[in-house]
Amino acid sequence: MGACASQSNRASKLRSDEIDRQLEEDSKRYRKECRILLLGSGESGKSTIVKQVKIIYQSGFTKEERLAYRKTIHKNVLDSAQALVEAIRKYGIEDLLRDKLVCERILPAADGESTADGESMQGRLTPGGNEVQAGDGQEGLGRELANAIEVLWRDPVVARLLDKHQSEFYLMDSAAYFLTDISRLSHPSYVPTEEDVLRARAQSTAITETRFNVGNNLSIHMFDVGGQRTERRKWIHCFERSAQHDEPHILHRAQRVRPGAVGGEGTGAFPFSPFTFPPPCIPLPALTTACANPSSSSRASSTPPWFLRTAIILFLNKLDVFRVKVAKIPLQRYFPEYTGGSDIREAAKFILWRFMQQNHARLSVYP
Ligand SMILES: Nc1nc2c(ncn2[C@@H]2O[C@H](COP(=O)(O)OP(=O)(O)OP(=O)(O)O)[C@@H](O)[C@H]2O)c(=O)[nH]1
Ligand SMILES: [Mg+2]
Repeated sequence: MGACASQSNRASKLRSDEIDRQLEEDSKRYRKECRILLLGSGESGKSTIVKQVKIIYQSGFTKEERLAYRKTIHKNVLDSAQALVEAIRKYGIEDLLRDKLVCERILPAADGESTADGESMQGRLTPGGNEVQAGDGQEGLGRELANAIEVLWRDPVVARLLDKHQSEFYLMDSAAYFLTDISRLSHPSYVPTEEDVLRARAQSTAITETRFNVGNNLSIHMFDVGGQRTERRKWIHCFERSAQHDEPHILHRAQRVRPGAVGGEGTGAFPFSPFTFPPPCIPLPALTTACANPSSSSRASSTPPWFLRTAIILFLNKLDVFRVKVAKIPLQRYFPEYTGGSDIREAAKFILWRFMQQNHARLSVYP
């Protein structure tokens, strides 16, 4: 009798487990996959979003993965220092430098001319950011080059240059972060931190796909693409299929305007701080910076038929950069109709309004 009961219990347990397994499989099968295309111009922060996803929803960066960013970071440092030297020369303030030879030690030696380390600067760090052995036996920037960059960065002429002319020449957003920390970054045993990785800048030239889950029921398939115009033909086909099959997906967009372009360099953001992601009030990362130049990518990418069924999550990122710029350069200079002064919330609201004006297809926009 007892044996009979325990046999029937075992059978019920097996049936119950089988039902659970079936339910789990069904739920997996029917779980909605949300496709997100990160859109925006070059350096608007798309790949940074993907890095943040990796930190928040995946396992972050291993030491090996962080080490792989060394080359990019060293190239960012050198590019930034060279941009400063070129600007110093352009504005004719080289004579005011404490060390007048510092510029020559930083700019790439023309035609293989030797540098202070006794080798071609170009040969040490290739344009692609690949490191080779420096003259003093260190990998990467090399001690003398790092010293020269540090001397330049600490010269008051640079502070003056940035104060007066920063909006008139291109300097990557992470320049100050890296240059301030040059001695740490140029140390032979330097291992980039997670923050260094987030600050590193390398142009995307391929489509990167990332899959992650938000909670139990939502899986996200995120596409990061190159923001340069020439990159767009590479990724648009990813979304043709979903339009034909009427799959829901979310289109993320971002845009950054270089100095000199219509609308200036403003990149907006509110109310999220730059590296807290996703914002606490919404479960999904949202993306985009300002749309100061509606005639370019914002318009071009909202009209194609593939996106007519998409929703847009507008992420006004780079709040910190925007705040500094709006305080220094009146937004009104680029948008005469703007009347909000240097109030960052007003400025961001205005940028959002401009964006909505370009939403000719009346897509759902979630700022
Ligand atoms: N200060 C600041 N910098 C940011 C923020 N978001 C991104 N950045 C920096 O801006 C740069 C953005 O670069 P990416 O993320 O590579 O830009 P992208 O949009 O992928 O550019 P492409 O691949 O060329 O299309 C990086 O140096 C980031 O560290 C932010 O909120 N604040
Ligand atoms: Mg990118």
